[in-house]
Amino acid sequence: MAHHAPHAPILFSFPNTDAIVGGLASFILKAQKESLDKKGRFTIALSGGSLPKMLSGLIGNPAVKWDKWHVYYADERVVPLDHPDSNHLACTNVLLSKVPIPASHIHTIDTDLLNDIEELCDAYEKELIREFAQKDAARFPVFDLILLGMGPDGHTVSLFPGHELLAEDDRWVAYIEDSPKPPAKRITFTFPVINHAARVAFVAHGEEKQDVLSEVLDNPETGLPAARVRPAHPGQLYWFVDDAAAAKVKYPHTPIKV
Ligand SMILES: O=C(O)[C@H](O)[C@@H](O)[C@H](O)[C@H](O)COP(=O)(O)O
Repeated sequence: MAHHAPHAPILFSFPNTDAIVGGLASFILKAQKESLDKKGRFTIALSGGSLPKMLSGLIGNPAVKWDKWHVYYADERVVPLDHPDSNHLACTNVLLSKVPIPASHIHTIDTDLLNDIEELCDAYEKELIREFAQKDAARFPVFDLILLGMGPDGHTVSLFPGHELLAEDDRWVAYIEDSPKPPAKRITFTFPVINHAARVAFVAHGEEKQDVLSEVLDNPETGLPAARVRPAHPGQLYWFVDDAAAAKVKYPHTPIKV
């Protein structure tokens, strides 16, 4: 099979977070349309941090076909779904409770398994297998869109700098019990899953991301977790950032005026 190098990341910079919200909504609508035209469903993975709030531009937009959405978590804390640390709770509060996605299409962790993280992780991996297993079962799932944030240390999902999980090349979902950032127990998509997606989009804003964003985009060879996100051909990586986060970046960007 011919080997294709990954496409270079596409960096969009916006004057402020409101502008990111608008730009991200248009981008997600386009991804949704392409996915629905091709196969009648839209598989999307969300994560935590400030990302959920950035999706508010979709609420009330009649072009969003919510009943065709299938929502997964790229990263989740091993806590009850109503716990303040839950990424599902954050997504529910700002988005999922306000839009008509069928409950059976929202794939949360199984909280009956909170006391057995290995089982909980296996069960979540099986949820993915149920969604993505096809006759010609691909080795890894192909999400239509995975949305990510990045910490000031360059971590993304629960893949932290220097952690042994960075080398995971077999599992779809992995667990971590020693997260350097609380809470300690989490499950996370692995790099092979992230890097098989059709589209991956990072959202990062604010001055506190200046140094790390420049390291990730200008010096990816230093290997920070966020720099290891490079979807395989024909997948594409996008960055949605504000001018404050992009201030030190030399990597070419497409400024978006509003
Ligand atoms: O505990 C974590 O791992 C964080 O919550 C992390 O997942 C978060 O997404 C990033 O730190 C970016 O967060 P912001 O986008 O809010 O800066």
